[in-house]
Amino acid sequence: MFRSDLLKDKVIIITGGGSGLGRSMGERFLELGAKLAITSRNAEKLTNAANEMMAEKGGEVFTVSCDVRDPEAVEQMIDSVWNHFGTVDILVNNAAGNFISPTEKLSHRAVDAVLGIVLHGTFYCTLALGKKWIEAGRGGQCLNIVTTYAWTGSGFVVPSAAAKAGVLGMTRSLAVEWARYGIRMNAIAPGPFPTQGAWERLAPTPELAEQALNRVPLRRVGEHSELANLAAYMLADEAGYINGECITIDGGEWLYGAGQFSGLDRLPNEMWDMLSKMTKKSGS
Ligand SMILES: CCCCCCCCC/C=C/C(=O)SCCNC(=O)CCNC(=O)[C@H](O)C(C)(C)COP(=O)(O)OP(=O)(O)OC[C@H]1O[C@@H](n2cnc3c(N)ncnc32)[C@H](O)[C@@H]1OP(=O)(O)O
Ligand SMILES: NC(=O)C1=CN([C@@H]2O[C@H](COP(=O)(O)OP(=O)(O)OC[C@H]3O[C@@H](n4cnc5c(N)ncnc54)[C@H](OP(=O)(O)O)[C@@H]3O)[C@@H](O)[C@H]2O)C=CC1
Repeated sequence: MFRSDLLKDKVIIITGGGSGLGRSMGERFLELGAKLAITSRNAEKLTNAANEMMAEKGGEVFTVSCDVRDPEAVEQMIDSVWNHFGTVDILVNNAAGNFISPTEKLSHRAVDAVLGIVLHGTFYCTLALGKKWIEAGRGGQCLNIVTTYAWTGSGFVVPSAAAKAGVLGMTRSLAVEWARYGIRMNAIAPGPFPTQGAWERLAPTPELAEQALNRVPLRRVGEHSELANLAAYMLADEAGYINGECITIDGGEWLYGAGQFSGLDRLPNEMWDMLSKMTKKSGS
């Protein structure tokens, strides 16, 4: 789909890059010539992932364990990647925490856990690297993984909805403010892409997983490669005029929820024949 040198020698940090969508994006970036740094809390998971990724795809994957909720740890993580590679070109803010719950059952610690990872963590990583880019007099790019309820909101995942909305606001705001430094800021809003982390916490029963699928007009979940290719395109120099944008990749899911008549896609054809007789004026 792309030239094999699309991301050649770009140094890319992926938060949460040792599992799920972060790992899938990283594998694709390696195929396209990038040098990776993956970071998350679990050092052993990162090392295992990096070894497997290098064995399968070649290239270099540097690991640094870091809890993105800790601003000092984030600054150290950014410094250590910068020192290792001599620079950093791109940050993919992908780390997240989430779970379904009635909001009134949440403790303030549960709220903080999600806001801390998604909103504060994304902000800390962006700020620490942005300062270095500006000080070094060079540009850079951030790609922030949000989701469509960043603008629709959603019950039962309210800390995540609030945090993703905040990340989208930061993305659009900094796209304007930091453009003068040559820093691009964009976002991707995925719909359902099966990962262990998301499914365990958001669709822990087969019924809930089926409900998620039924909301997608294309009647399927996303393939990791589809998201990874979109991310690769957005990070490429050839996409250099895209700034402040959030691209949705959800099979039409969020618009399905927005249209009052979307549920009629379940009606069998015979029912449409009957309805058509009822709704057409006689004689027409
Ligand atoms: C459908 C298909 C998709 C369809 C797609 C739909 C779009 C979805 C978009 C977004 C998707 C994602 O983000 S998917 C990403 C999913 N991946 C992750 O979440 C990975 C990381 N998550 C985690 O590590 C944990 O889940 C998380 C709780 C967030 C953080 O862990 P910590 O160890 O820091 O925190 P803990 O000490 O365990 O918990 C902190 C507090 O939170 C409470 N807490 C923890 N889990 C809780 C729960 N389930 N319900 C209530 N409260 C909970 C605890 O009781 C604590 O409160 P006290 O008891 O009061 O102390
Ligand atoms: N899967 C889906 O259907 C959708 C996913 N998304 C978004 O995609 C992204 C990836 O999600 P997905 O791959 O599904 O889930 P995962 O659970 O696999 O990914 C979350 C990653 O974040 C890391 N992480 C969590 N907390 C922290 C922390 N405090 N500090 C640093 N790293 C942390 C985890 O690693 P560790 O535990 O080692 O810290 C993990 O690697 C998220 O932004 C999510 O909101 C959006 C829409 C739909």
